[in-house]
Amino acid sequence: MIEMKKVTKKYSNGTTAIRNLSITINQGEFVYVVGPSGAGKSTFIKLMYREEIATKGTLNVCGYDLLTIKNRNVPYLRREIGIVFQDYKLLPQKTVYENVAYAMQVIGKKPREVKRRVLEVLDLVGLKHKVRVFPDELSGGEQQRVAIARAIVNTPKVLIADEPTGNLDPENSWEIMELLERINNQGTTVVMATHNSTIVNRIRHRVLAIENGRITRDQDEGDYGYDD
Ligand SMILES: Nc1ncnc2c1ncn2[C@@H]1O[C@H](COP(=O)(O)OP(=O)(O)OP(=O)(O)O)[C@@H](O)[C@H]1O
Repeated sequence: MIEMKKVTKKYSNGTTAIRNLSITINQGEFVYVVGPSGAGKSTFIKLMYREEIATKGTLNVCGYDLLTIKNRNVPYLRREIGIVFQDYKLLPQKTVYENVAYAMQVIGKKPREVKRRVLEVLDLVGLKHKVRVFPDELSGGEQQRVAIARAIVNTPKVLIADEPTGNLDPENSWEIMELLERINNQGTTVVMATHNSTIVNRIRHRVLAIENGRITRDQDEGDYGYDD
């Protein structure tokens, strides 16, 4: 599903963010990516959806070889991957409904299918009653739930979340985690970068620790005592 072999990413300014990293993530897994600031977590995640391109090594994501993939096929790769950011990145001029619908409209889905599916995912995230509201009228937790609805509306195989609870208080963070758990239980692979050791220690999943561009720990569910 996601396979990286001996991947190195060197930025044009000379910074090597990922060093000779190899990893396999299987369909249906939930994986935390942890590590100190500047360790390479975001770069690791960006390589998966080809926001950044590896300098060396091989990457295969959802059946696409990211080294040889043609530019015209990148949108198809991205359809397999939903992405959630710390700062939500909703479109401020669009309503909740429009934010989620847009992700389907740009890939040419029929209006009737869009309406059915958008209402379905907004129901899943508990925001069906907010369809006409604009993002700045929502709390941070609600905005993140809209962002998650948008990320899953095209039923991706993988959901990537870069610090999804980074701007949220504990209560909202737990709500977001419950939602990610539910999405994972429906079969979607979840890869989540986080600094939140309380979450990592309480909701047990595989943990990849990255430091200085290398995996320093790859631990299955169990006893981590992770503390950032
Ligand atoms: N676009 C870029 N150009 C040059 N260097 C970059 C770029 N993006 C990240 N870096 C550098 O690569 C290294 C890894 O950064 P990255 O953002 O992947 O770390 P991170 O673990 O996600 O950090 P944080 O937890 O602070 O978000 C850092 O040294 C950073 O300064």
